[in-house]
Amino acid sequence: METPLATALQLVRSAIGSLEGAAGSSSAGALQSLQLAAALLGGLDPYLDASSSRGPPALQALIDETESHDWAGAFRDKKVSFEVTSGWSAGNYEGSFIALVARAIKAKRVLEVGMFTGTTTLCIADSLPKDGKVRGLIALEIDEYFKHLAAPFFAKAGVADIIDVRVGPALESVQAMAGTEEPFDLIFIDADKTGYHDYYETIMSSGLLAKGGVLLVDNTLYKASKEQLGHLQLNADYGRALTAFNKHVNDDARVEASVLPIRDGVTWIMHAK
Ligand SMILES: C[S@@+](CC[C@H](N)C(=O)[O-])C[C@H]1O[C@@H](n2cnc3c(N)ncnc32)[C@H](O)[C@@H]1O
Repeated sequence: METPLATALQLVRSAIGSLEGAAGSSSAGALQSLQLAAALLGGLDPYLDASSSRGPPALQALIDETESHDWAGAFRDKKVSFEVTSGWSAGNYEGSFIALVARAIKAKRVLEVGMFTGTTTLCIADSLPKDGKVRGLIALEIDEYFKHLAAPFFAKAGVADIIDVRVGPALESVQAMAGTEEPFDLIFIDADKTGYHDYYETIMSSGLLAKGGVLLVDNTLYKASKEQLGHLQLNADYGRALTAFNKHVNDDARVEASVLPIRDGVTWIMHAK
């Protein structure tokens, strides 16, 4: 998992490694403090995950498949466009949070930008009302491979009929929706980070986010690294894009927003009152 906590844990473990090699009683106290900090940092995400609702059984099967899949082989065989890791999945904790948001606002129409293996897609779809009224989730994804991988798990969870996976560059799909699709109650942006600005602007300027709707944006802490900590970021372009994106949203009088420290950061955005 690549989160601010994981990055801090890596730093603390590295300091522990240095101190373990050093002799002397003054380093013993520092070492013990760092070991406690490492236990705290290392235990938090698994605890949050274990303490949050688990979703339908098919979700755990999909999470297991995501974790054990041969991603290196899929990339080598050119089945996926990126060097994927299982950490790309928002996982159970964040997925269950987003599903609860959908339930709390009684979302009927949902858009996800960047689906990957569909763990969050499945969580949200499972939370949509089953009262026979129009409901559904459109998930945008550039790689067809993920659509095929997710399909049996969506079917097992009984939500395949309400999930519409659209394969292709997500910005083109979002632009095509502007003016043709009804507004969405919940939108989750989680695709290429350098594209966030354009996804956001297209959505906000086209009325795709319903009045009272919620726009959630993932990875907005991006390892909690400001630009000066760029060497800790896996992708400096993503770090710069997300720093600029956060400022853009914060300066935007059309919306109110709050950055939540869930995993790698989730920004909650709504139209201004
Ligand atoms: C971080 S993963 C999404 C994780 C997923 N939302 C979840 O909650 O588990 C990002 C996904 O966006 C997809 N993606 C990247 N660039 C894209 C683009 N331009 N258009 C559509 N999908 C894209 C990637 O293939 C990847 O599957």
